[in-house]
Amino acid sequence: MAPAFEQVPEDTETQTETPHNAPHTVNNDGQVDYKSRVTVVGSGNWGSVAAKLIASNTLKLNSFHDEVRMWVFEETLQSGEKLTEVINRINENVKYLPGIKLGKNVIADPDLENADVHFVYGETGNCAVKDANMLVFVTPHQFMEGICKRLVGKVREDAEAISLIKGMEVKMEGPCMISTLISEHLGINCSVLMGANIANEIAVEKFSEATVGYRDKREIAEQWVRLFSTPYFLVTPVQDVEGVELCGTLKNVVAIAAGKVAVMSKFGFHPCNSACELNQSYYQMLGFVDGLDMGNNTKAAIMRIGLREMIAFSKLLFSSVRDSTFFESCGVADVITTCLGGRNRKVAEAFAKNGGKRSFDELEAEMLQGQKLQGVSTAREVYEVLSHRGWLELFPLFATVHEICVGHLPPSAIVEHSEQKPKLSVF
Ligand SMILES: NC(=O)C1=CN([C@@H]2O[C@H](COP(=O)(O)OP(=O)(O)OC[C@H]3O[C@@H](n4cnc5c(N)ncnc54)[C@H](O)[C@@H]3O)[C@@H](O)[C@H]2O)C=CC1
Ligand SMILES: O=C(CO)COP(=O)(O)O
Repeated sequence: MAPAFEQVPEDTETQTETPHNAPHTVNNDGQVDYKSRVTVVGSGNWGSVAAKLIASNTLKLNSFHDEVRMWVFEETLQSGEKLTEVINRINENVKYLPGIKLGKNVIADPDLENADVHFVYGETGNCAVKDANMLVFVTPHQFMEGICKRLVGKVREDAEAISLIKGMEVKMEGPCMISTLISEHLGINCSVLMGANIANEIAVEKFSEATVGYRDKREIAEQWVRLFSTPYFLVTPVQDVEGVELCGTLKNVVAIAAGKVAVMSKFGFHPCNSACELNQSYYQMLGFVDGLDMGNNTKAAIMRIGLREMIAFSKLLFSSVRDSTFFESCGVADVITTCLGGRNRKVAEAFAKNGGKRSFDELEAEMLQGQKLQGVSTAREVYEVLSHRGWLELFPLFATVHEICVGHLPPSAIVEHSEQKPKLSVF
């Protein structure tokens, strides 16, 4: 059973007033509760940091209950202890975010659907997913469909959700964004939060920005901004769920490409130098050889082409996607940070170093100790969409990343193939 945490005295200096239009719940006895209850579904590297950010704010802000429930996919550690027990005992996710205290008001709960009854400030109530009116989803995207199915009929009808998950599903009908998956299964509105957010940096409170994408309710977006913002985490709302979510999803494919380039340039890779009016400067950059700077130039070229494909793909899927979204933290900034410091880039580099002889699954297990890559499966999902719609030739970088990941092309193909002249007007 997940325990309740001890009450922390509220800091009245830093509290803000509950807005009149704040979401509220009505208890069984008819009492209106203007305080929102937050549950975080997921407890990996970013999930734990998100819980820490949120928990620091729920203690300060009047409009939220202090306690933050965090659903943990239970596992037994090498010590023989359960992960949830350790988190609740030492207030630290020793497996996915070691060395960082989450806040005593974060309660790890292994029970996704059925909340334990426990006590909060003298009340009796159910306080996990069941009673939460603000649900934060942050698991690797491949687990979300199963989680959504388990949660059908278990969440409040008036709950608001936000997805921090970078990825998508591909159905018979076509691509399905994770926020849509959540909305459709659970019947609730779902916003998104994406950005240049390498979790380990935010964990140690290095300044970062993020973007909240919302559909139409501005007051809900503001509530999410209040819940996440800190002096070192600056959150901006934009009314473009699809644009923000596709940025977060697609940049992981670009990061895989960047990882491969990092290795090729180290080995003095010489790309072919065929003519191309549109991309002349790109070819010139690739013509530089062997120097230390070449790696950065080549990687920058891949980032630029990747961003261009991200924009084109997003707009072909959703005409509502705004150009300006790509200049928010979720767009160009996330491409840069992930291509420089992300896990996708790091594992892709190892893949290329091994000449594609060791699989991504093997390298992921060895290098990430339980953390999950999103870029390889996203590349496959994007490829499925491209081939189904006859767009493969229009997106040479996206297509080539997948072909390399499955061993149909060598890692060096990333530059040769990505430099093909794009044929679409949306480019
Ligand atoms: N780590 C980062 O720096 C950032 C990650 N993200 C995104 O956030 C999402 C979550 O990533 P992280 O929190 O980093 O997770 P992670 O990569 O650390 O993933 C491990 C998590 O998956 C859980 N898990 C393993 N098997 C499972 C199963 N069968 N069912 C459900 N859960 C299972 C593990 O318990 C653990 O909580 C991803 O979409 C990622 O792209 C977004 C921004 C930054
Ligand atoms: O999304 C991220 C940074 O914004 C993290 O990317 P990686 O999963 O590649 O580490």
